[in-house]
Amino acid sequence: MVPVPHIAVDRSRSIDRPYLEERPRETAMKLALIGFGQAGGKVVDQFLAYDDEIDGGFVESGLAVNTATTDLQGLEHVADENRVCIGQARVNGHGVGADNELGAEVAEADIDEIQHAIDRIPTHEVDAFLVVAGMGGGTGSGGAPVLAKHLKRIYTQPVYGLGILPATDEGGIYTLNAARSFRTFVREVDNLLVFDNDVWRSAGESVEGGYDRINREIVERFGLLFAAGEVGHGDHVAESVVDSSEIINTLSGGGISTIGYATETVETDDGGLFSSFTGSDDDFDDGSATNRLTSLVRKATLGRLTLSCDVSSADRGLVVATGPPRKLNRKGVERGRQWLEDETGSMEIRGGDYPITGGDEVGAIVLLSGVTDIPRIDQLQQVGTEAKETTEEVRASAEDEFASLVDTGGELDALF
Ligand SMILES: Nc1nc2c(ncn2[C@@H]2O[C@H](COP(=O)(O)OP(=O)(O)OP(=O)(O)O)[C@@H](O)[C@H]2O)c(=O)[nH]1
Repeated sequence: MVPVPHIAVDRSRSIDRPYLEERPRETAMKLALIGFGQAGGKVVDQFLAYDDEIDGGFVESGLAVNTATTDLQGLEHVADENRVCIGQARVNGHGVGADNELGAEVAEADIDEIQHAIDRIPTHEVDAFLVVAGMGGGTGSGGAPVLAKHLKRIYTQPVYGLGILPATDEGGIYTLNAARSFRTFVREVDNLLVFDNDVWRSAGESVEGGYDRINREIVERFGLLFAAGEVGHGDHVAESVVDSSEIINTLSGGGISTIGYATETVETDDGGLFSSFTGSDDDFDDGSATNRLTSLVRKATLGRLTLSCDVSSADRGLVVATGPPRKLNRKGVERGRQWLEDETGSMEIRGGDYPITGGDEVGAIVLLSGVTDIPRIDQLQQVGTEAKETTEEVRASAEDEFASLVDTGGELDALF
């Protein structure tokens, strides 16, 4: 693989100086988010709230598609006109009851209704589509791959998926649904970003309370990543800031992606009038900033990923340092990037930063793409296959038992 340039070197500044630039919010990469099914809708709802909260500007539009009207009514941030109820003729607004074949059929039948809603958003302003769904149910599990296929046919922008895997104790049908949907979804999108509910559950939490917390983890990780992607305007000074094309290139090539994230609270002196006017970095401890970033990159990579995998199987990667501009330095990002290169053996590791003023946390986001050694997916497929066989056996024996139940040995005739 040809090595890809990562951080453009800005010769006008010393490599050891912190970055002082701020960037206007309208430069972020713009996504059209489409949540399919209940989990998909709720996560998109949270993305919208998070985008507002961090002033990220990465959401161009957020849509929710579902077969259940109550799920759509429960959303808070998705605009009413962006809530699309499909399958009315088949399921009359009641959901598809974890039948993902029906979910796929209904999505295909009503794809025009979804397209009408998409027609109302300014798709020419969109850098990519992100289709979000829980893989274990029926509506999102079946519908998301159908929508991804449709979008890829119509638009030139990349179509990404964000697939949420069910927890292992949800049962056979959810696992089987997820295994089948996963296979299909990964084939239809330009890249499948994965979040595994199983790894993120906490004991003793209610399901709903648990999802609220988990959804927050999801939007923080994926939201920060997309918010970091600045759309280059040529003359922009902050060359060290992650460019949206770096995210797109890391994701392009397809396959499966996972994200790691680690943060550390720092003491900030940002906003000090003197230092911001003079650009003085007297108080900036370059060595400790470098060490902090390098260790955060390690923690993010070796800690809890959205989908556990063998890191060395990653084909491409991206390191993004986030936090107060004065706490970020290029050397730290570069060291972290080099460490990830060694860890993955990949020559295609990009890096950059996402300065966020006002906060007191420095963080590292690590995107690993094209990962192939994922024991969880092997397990999902194996359990899914077993569940399919068991379901077929149970169905066959239930049919036999029912036949013998109503069989009276010719003594009684049916009425007609
Ligand atoms: N992270 C997260 N996962 C969820 C949430 N709600 C449901 N899930 C997961 O998503 C899977 C699918 O559930 P839903 O999204 O409710 O299903 P659906 O797509 O609406 O399909 P039907 O209800 O069968 O019509 C579940 O098995 C859970 O693993 C949520 O709020 N957050």
